[in-house]
Amino acid sequence: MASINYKAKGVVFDIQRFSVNDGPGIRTIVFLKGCPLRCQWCSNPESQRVAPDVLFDASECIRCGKCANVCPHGAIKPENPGHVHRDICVGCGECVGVCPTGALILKGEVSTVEEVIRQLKKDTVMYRKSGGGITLSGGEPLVQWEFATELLKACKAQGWNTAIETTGYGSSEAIESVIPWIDYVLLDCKSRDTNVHKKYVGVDNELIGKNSVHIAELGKNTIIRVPTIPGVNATEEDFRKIAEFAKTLSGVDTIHILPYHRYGENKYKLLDRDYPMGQIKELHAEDVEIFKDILEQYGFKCLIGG
Ligand SMILES: C[S@@+](CC[C@H](N)C(=O)[O-])C[C@H]1O[C@@H](n2cnc3c(N)ncnc32)[C@H](O)[C@@H]1O
Ligand code: SF4
Ligand code: SF4
Ligand code: SF4
Repeated sequence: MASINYKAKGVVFDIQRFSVNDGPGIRTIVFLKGCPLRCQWCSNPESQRVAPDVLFDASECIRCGKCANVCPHGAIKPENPGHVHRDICVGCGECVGVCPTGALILKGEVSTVEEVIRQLKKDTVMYRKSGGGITLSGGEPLVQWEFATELLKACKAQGWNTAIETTGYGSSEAIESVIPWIDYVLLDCKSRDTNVHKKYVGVDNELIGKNSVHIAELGKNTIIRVPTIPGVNATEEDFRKIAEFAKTLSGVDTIHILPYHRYGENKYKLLDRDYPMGQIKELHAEDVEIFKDILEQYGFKCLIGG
């Protein structure tokens, strides 16, 4: 049995129970902070920074000024209570602790492997009965790869099934440390056009392409997921290119289409950011079916959602 560092610490921003979309069976999702990518459609903008983030809901604020008084870093000014200067804020959470109305919410907490495992144990019976387990998500779980590795080893010691949602953007050291502890890899493929990738995701797709090959070789079950975004990759040509790429990945026989949704929109407001996607509308179901047909023509099993 591998040695496990139960005291290893990571920044976790959510633990979501009873998920049915992120791997087989009923699962608990552990969301890790930090992502080097900046997908314009990202539904978890609060995940992107590694440090904890404070969400501010102005509609709940009574302008009592307690947050500004307590902030040890001057990140909230008395004349503008509740509004966080994000480049100064270190995510210590002092302001959240004194806010009387819940207008400030802390996203991200330093936790040990031991503490996370304690939470996950609540659903052990359900993992077994449903064929589920735990899924690491984020953010990009390869950012905090040392913590992720210890957490996964601890999950395996419990006999749980493990999955990861990843972009594949990370060092080989991170990939080789994390992937061997994973049963299901849900690997995103956002665009095969490197210029489009750079424009809408913030980095080109060269490293991701190389790492995807590596991950598929190491992974036991790798499923490709395509967030399908109007104006970015929602064309038949894009889907053919994605299918051709997926054909080169060892053992991949399934692709999930994730149609664009706007669930994250309000969180941008709470982070004082503009929603990067503007008014772009969700896809028509018929268009999504066309993309599914294309993937099936290439011989892939295809699921919408997932
Ligand atoms: C929040 S991400 C976390 C994992 C990792 N950061 C990634 O992007 O693969 C989980 C999944 O949600 C997808 N996703 C994020 N925002 C989306 C949106 N607005 N519409 C559809 N899928 C989205 C991602 O592409 C990814 O497959
Ligand atoms: S989290 Fe800490 S640093 Fe950030 S605004 Fe609140 S008190 Fe200030
Ligand atoms: S402590 Fe809460 S209610 Fe008071 S000013 Fe700050 S955000 Fe508003
Ligand atoms: S890679 Fe995932 S977490 Fe990172 S910005 Fe894109 S959707 Fe968000």
